[in-house]
Amino acid sequence: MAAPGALLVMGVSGSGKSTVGSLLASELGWKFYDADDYHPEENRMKMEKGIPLNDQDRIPWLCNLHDILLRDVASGQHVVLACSALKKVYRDILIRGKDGGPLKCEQMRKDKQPAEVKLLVVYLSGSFEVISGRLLKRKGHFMPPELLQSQFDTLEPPSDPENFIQINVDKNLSEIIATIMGTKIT
Ligand SMILES: Nc1ncnc2c1ncn2[C@@H]1O[C@H](COP(=O)(O)OP(=O)(O)O)[C@@H](O)[C@H]1O
Ligand SMILES: O=C(O)[C@H](O)[C@@H](O)[C@H](O)[C@H](O)COP(=O)(O)O
Repeated sequence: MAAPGALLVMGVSGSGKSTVGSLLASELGWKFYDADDYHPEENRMKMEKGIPLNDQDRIPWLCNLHDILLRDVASGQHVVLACSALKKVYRDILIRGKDGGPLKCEQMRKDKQPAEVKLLVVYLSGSFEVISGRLLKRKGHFMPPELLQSQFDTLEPPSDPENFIQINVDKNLSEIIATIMGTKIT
């Protein structure tokens, strides 16, 4: 596997993206971004009210995250991003931005260089039961556990030819981090 410039830790709400992503970033000495911190206020309010986001809500948010990743990686800064990235098309936006149309990402192709981020996807998979159990115990977070079913309904797990590894969230955190660190990422 070619060394990536960025790692995406993805999965449904409560799968452990923020926890695993921040531990991994510390371990690697890479910069950490939590995509939750980049949701516009409208998106957060929608989720707080128990309404799932749709493509229109997510696409500008993902474009912004793509621009951030690309800027960092182009300057030699390696990055870990924790982001739900539930659908293949969302992961494609994180890698390539969104060409054309009104939602076009801003940064692109000043000097006609391909505006792609070399990304390794770490997919945290787990059962509804295990993950909902963790969400019900999690305190002080805006995401209501009732939205978990819609996250599973939307989820398109990564598959070939995506550059990904899959890790089951039944493992404890040290095992998860060790498994990822055992992959050729640097
Ligand atoms: N592998 C794990 N084993 C046990 N608990 C975990 C594990 N990963 C995450 N958690 C716990 O599950 C909850 C959800 O994790 P979090 O990182 O907030 O998920 P996400 O960012 O995907 O919503 C947190 O309370 C976290 O401490
Ligand atoms: O695409 C989405 O619907 C959101 O990004 C969602 O997947 C994310 O889970 C929330 O931002 C809640 O945050 P947690 O993932 O930390 O629960």
